[in-house]
Amino acid sequence: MGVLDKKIVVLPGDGIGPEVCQEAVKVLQAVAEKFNHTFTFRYELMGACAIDATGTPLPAETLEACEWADAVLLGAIGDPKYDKDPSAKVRPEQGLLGLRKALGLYANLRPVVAYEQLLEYSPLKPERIAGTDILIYRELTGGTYFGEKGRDENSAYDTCTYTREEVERIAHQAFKAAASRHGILTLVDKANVLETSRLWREVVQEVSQLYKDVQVDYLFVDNAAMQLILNPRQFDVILTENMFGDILSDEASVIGGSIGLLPSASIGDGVGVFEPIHGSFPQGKGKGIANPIAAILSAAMLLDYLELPTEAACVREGVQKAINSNILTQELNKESPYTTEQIGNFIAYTVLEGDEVEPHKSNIEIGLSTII
Ligand SMILES: NC(=O)c1ccc[n+]([C@@H]2O[C@H](COP(=O)([O-])OP(=O)(O)OC[C@H]3O[C@@H](n4cnc5c(N)ncnc54)[C@H](O)[C@@H]3O)[C@@H](O)[C@H]2O)c1
Ligand SMILES: CC(C)[C@H](C(=O)O)[C@@H](O)C(=O)O
Ligand SMILES: [Mg+2]
Repeated sequence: MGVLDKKIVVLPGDGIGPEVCQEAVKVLQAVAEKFNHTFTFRYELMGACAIDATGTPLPAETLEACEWADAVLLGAIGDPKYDKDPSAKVRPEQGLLGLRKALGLYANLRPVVAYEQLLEYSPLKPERIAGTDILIYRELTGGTYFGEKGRDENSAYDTCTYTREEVERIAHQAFKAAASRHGILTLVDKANVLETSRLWREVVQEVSQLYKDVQVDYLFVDNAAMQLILNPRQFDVILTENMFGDILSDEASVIGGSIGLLPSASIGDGVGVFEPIHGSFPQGKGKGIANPIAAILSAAMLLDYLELPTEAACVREGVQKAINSNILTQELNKESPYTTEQIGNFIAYTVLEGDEVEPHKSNIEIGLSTII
């Protein structure tokens, strides 16, 4: 164990992206120190900050750096300036979509869990959500996001296209994940209406023949949106296309109490990208209220990807300890005095010191001086 040299590109992005990324990097630095690894961090621009600096949301240098890296950590992109202007031709989101496409990141894994200690903070009834443990496999480089699109003065269109191969490759990954978990895979689609969904169903039925131990359920997306809230425990692995996965994962974040808890891993042909599922939360920028846990858990997924499972588990223990100790941001606990930075410090310090840490404010301050 120990003494690994890894190159990590950090794309902090916009809004709260830099704030949550800073805490995730701090935790990775604590991991490097504890386990004697060398992590080299290289920062690059993507999103609105990249448009401001270079005129393009995904500069060539950023993409080159990602291709050079062993893994990429991403904050979030997006700015109200563009959200408010539907006629903008250059947009921050093009950077993110361009990166996913260029690196061939076709599978986006979004785990959703209900932490026992946080049940009271979800708007849903604790008895409905307790024990929820879902892994969403969202297809990430196809569908409406990347289909032909266009408009004239009075009409517009976005087309949804999928090939058999695009469905097959993510289906295999999702079946393997289900086989290693609770053995249930739910395909979410709209096969009663959409031709692409019927292709998804056909291919998933074929692929399922190779995974006889996995039970396959089929659910229309409208019903799935309801079932997620009514009875989330029925789900193990959810497999779905790009846009349905985007929408359902934000919905599912309500189960855990906050979107600020949900990490993701984007995996495919090129280097893996690890990012929270939330956006740049512009209203939260600079206030110290952004929950850094989604970014820190994304860093844990990054460590798993680098085949460092002990290190990843150590980060998850740090997060669990913060949760157990009620060291939370205010979107969960309104009374909480803790800032984004203090939570990052506490988790980083816990990674370094293990069970020695007592959850008092003094420790959070000690964490600050030890790590920075
Ligand atoms: N992957 C990404 O980079 C990504 C993802 C989603 C949205 N976006 C972009 O982000 C911008 C804002 O979009 P939006 O407002 O629809 O979504 P958002 O996820 O940024 O915020 C929605 C709400 O979720 C909560 N929230 C989000 N992150 C949080 C955190 N870390 N801690 C606490 N609360 C948090 C806030 O209440 C916020 O109002 C847009 O420009 C959008 O395009 C980017
Ligand atoms: C910002 C946007 C392009 C992105 C998506 O829709 O994929 C985001 O919502 C996400 O979930 O990562
Ligand atoms: Mg989204």
